[in-house]
Amino acid sequence: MKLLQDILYKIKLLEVHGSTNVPVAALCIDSRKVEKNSAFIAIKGTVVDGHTFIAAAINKGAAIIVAEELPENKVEGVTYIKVANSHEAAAYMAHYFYDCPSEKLKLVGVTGTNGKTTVATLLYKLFSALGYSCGLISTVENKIQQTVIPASLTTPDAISLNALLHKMVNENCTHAFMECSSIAIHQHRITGLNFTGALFTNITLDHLDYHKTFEAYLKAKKSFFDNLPETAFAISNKDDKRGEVMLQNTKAKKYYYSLKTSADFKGKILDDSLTGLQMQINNTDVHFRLIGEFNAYNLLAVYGAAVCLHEEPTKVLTTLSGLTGAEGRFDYIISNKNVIGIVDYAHTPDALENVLTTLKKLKKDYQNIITVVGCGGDRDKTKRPLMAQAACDYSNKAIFTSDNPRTENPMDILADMEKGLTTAAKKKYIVIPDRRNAIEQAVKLANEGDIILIAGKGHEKYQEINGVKHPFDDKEVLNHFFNL
Ligand SMILES: CC(=O)N[C@H]1[C@@H](OP(=O)(O)OP(=O)(O)OC[C@H]2O[C@@H](n3ccc(=O)[nH]c3=O)[C@H](O)[C@@H]2O)O[C@H](CO)[C@@H](O)[C@@H]1O[C@H](C)C(=O)N[C@@H](C)C(=O)N[C@H](CCC(=O)O)C(=O)O
Ligand SMILES: Nc1ncnc2c1ncn2[C@@H]1O[C@H](COP(=O)(O)OP(=O)(O)OP(=O)(O)O)[C@@H](O)[C@H]1O
Ligand SMILES: N[C@H](CCC[C@H](N)C(=O)O)C(=O)O
Ligand SMILES: [Mg+2]
Repeated sequence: MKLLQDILYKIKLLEVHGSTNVPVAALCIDSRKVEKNSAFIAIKGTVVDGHTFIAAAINKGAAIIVAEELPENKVEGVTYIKVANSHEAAAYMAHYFYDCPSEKLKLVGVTGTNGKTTVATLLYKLFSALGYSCGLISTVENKIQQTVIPASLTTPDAISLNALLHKMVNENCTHAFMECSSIAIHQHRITGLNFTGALFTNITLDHLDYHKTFEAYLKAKKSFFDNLPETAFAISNKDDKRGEVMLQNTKAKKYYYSLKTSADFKGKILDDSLTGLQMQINNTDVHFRLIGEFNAYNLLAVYGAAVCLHEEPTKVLTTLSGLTGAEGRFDYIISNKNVIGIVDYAHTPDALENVLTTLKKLKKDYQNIITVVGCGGDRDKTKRPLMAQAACDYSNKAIFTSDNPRTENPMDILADMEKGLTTAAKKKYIVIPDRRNAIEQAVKLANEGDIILIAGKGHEKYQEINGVKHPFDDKEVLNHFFNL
C-alpha cells in the first residue's frame, strides 16, 4: 500500500498535523464513498462545500484529511493537511497513488467546443486498427481495448481518471485518447497528466453558465496548451479565429491544420455528399465515410496527431478512410418511405448551424429539412434562443421539444428558445414538449426524399427529468416511427 508521504510530491503543504508516514487505502472526494483508512480530499464545489463533510468522512473511516481549511477540533490519529487548492492536490495525489499511469502511455488530449468525441473516438479506432492496444475516455463511453466502461462525464474526476489510466496500463494499453472538457481543465481534473500530444478543434459558445464569460472559457481551454511539456506536440485549427492564440504560450511543438490556407496538415474538400467526403490531404486523394465540412476538420486533426505519433501517412489515410464516426454523431437511417433520418449530438448553436449548413451544402439529393430540437435544463441559457434561431434559419420546418429538462420546467426552457426569434423564424416552428410525440410528428410531416434531423441527444439512452433518467433513445424512437 502507498504511504501518504509518497503521494504528496508537487503539492505545497501549508500545514501538516499528524504523521505522513501512514498507509493510504484509497483516495476519495465524496464522503459517501469513503472506505477505511482512505484519504478524504474536501473540495469546494458548485453545489455544496466538501469541507462540511469532513466529520462524516472521518466517521466512515477516513484517516487522512486534505483540505483548504482545517477544522479547529482535530480527531486523534487522523492526519490533517492544509493545501491551497484541493482540486489540484487531488489530481497530483491521484497521479502518484496510481503510479503515474499517464507517463506509461502515449496520451493524447482533445479540447474544443465541438468535435472532441468525434476526434478522440476516431483516434481510438484508428490506432486500434493499426494494431495498438488503446484506451478511450469520452462522452459516449470509456474503453479499455474492447471493454466498455460507462461514462458519466466527458472527463472524469481526477481520481477516477487516474484509476482508469492505471487500468489501461495494467491491461497493456500503449495509447490513450481522451476528451478534455473546459470544465474539467478548470477543475484540475487533468492536472499532472503527462500528455504526449494535445489537439484543439474549435471554440464557440457553450458552458457560459459555468465559466460566466467567453474570455474565461477561452482561458480554460488555453491553459491546457500552456501547461504542456516541451516534449509534447500541440495541433490546432488554423481556420478557427482562436486557433493561433490557443498555442501562443505553449512550450510544446506547434502544428496546424487547415482547409483554407497553407498548414502542416492541409486538406481540401473535393466532394461532400451523404455517402461521404472526398478529400485531398497533403496531396493524397482519399474518401472518408464521415460527412460534412466539420468532419473534414476532425479528420485533419486525427491525421495530424497520427503523423505526430510517427505513423506512416499513407497507411493512416487508408485506414482512416474505412472508419465510421462516433455513435450519435450524424448517425443516419432511411425509412421505408425513403425519408432520411439523422440523429446528431448538436447541442450548441454552432454545432446545429454546422450540421444544418452541411446538409444544405450536400449534393441536392433530398427535398425538405425538418429539425427536432430542444435545449438541456440546468445548462447555459444563452444558447437556447440561438439554437432555436439556427434550427429555423436552416430548416424548412422546426419542432421545438424537450431535451434533458433536468430540474427545470420544460415549458420555461421552450419559452427561452422562443425568445427573440425573427419574424421569418416564427412562421417555421411548432412546439411539441414531449420528445417522443415531436419525433412522431416529424415522421408524419415528412415526405419521400425529406431529411429529419433529431438534434441534441445523439448517443444518450435516457431523458433526465428531475434527477431521474428515463430510458429514451432518439435513434430507437425514430426507427420505431419509420417502420410503422
Ligand atoms: C458543475 C460541475 O462540473 N460539477 C461536477 C463537480 O461537482 P461539484 O464540484 O460542483 O460538486 P458538489 O456537488 O458541489 O460537491 C462538492 C464536493 O462535495 C462532495 N460531497 C458532496 C455531498 C456529500 O454528501 N459528500 C461529499 O463529500 C462531492 O463529492 C464534491 O467533491 O464535480 C463532481 C465530481 O467530479 C462532478 O460529478 C460534477 O459533475 C456534474 C454531475 C455535472 O453535470 N457536470 C457537467 C456540467 C460537466 O462537468 N460537464 C463537463 C463538460 C461537458 C461537455 O462539454 O462534454 C464534463 O467534463 O463532463
Ligand atoms: N469540428 C466540428 N466543428 C463544429 N461542429 C462539430 C464538429 N465536430 C462535430 N460537430 C457537431 O457537434 C456535435 C458534437 O460533436 P462531438 O460529440 O464530437 O463534440 P464534443 O466536443 O465531444 O461535444 P461535448 O462537449 O458534448 O463533449 C456533433 O454531433 C456535430 O453536430
Ligand atoms: N456534455 C454536455 C452535453 C449536453 C447534451 C444535451 N443533451 C443536454 O442535456 O444539454 C453538457 O453536459 O453540457
Ligand atoms: Mg464529447
